[in-house]
Amino acid sequence: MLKVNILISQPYAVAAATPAFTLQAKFDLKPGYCLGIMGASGSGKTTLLHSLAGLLMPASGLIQSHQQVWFDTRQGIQLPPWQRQVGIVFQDGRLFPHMDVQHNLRYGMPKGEVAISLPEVVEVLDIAGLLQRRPSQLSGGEKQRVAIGRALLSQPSVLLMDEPLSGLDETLKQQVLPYIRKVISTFGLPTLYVSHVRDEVAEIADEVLQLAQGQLRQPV
Ligand SMILES: Nc1ncnc2c1ncn2[C@@H]1O[C@H](COP(=O)(O)OP(=O)(O)OP(=O)(O)O)[C@@H](O)[C@H]1O
Repeated sequence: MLKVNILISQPYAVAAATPAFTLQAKFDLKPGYCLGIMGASGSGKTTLLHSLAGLLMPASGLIQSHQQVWFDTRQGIQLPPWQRQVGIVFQDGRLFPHMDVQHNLRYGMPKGEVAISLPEVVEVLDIAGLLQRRPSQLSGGEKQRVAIGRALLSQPSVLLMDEPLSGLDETLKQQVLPYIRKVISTFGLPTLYVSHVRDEVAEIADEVLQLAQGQLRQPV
């Protein structure tokens, strides 16, 4: 379970007269539950994900994953990114170009016993035939499946997806979508899926909220 109740206030404004960017977010994510957040460009989707991942510090509030407090202004807790078990999938995959798929998958995987194993991830994402290839030898959709696999193998307690399909054409999107659904149901992670494409979020998420004017609301 991920509990989020934060106020983000970033001094992004360039001109002194413009107010800082502010965003309020309050939601709980249960295991295996996918919350979709859609919002126009600049509405703060990436800012929200960065706050959860520990790349950006909210002004106030609480972020708690299971019993572990990641951020709490009252207690003065702010865990750095590497102490938060967050699996992030970015728009562009961000695979290491000099490593084959197998090594990309193993990157960030802890040694010893793991809850999410390499064979299971390879099977769920159907990437057994790709393990010896380099990212340059993969299609966009295959790259994203590997990127999702790599995020899972870091053994996250939460999965964050930042427009993971936006670099793909419609055909590839439709090919990758079922894998994302399968990943959420198989591994049962609380998942936050953000995108500016309404239909895409609606197809994946159990619930969709809209981010606008710094607030999360029911979509109109
Ligand atoms: N490093 C930065 N410097 C200045 N302004 C920033 C910076 N990062 C974000 N912003 C501003 O903060 C607001 C939220 O940006 P954010 O990138 O979170 O939106 P987004 O919804 O993810 O947009 P997109 O869909 O285009 O990626 C925007 O007004 C943006 O211009």
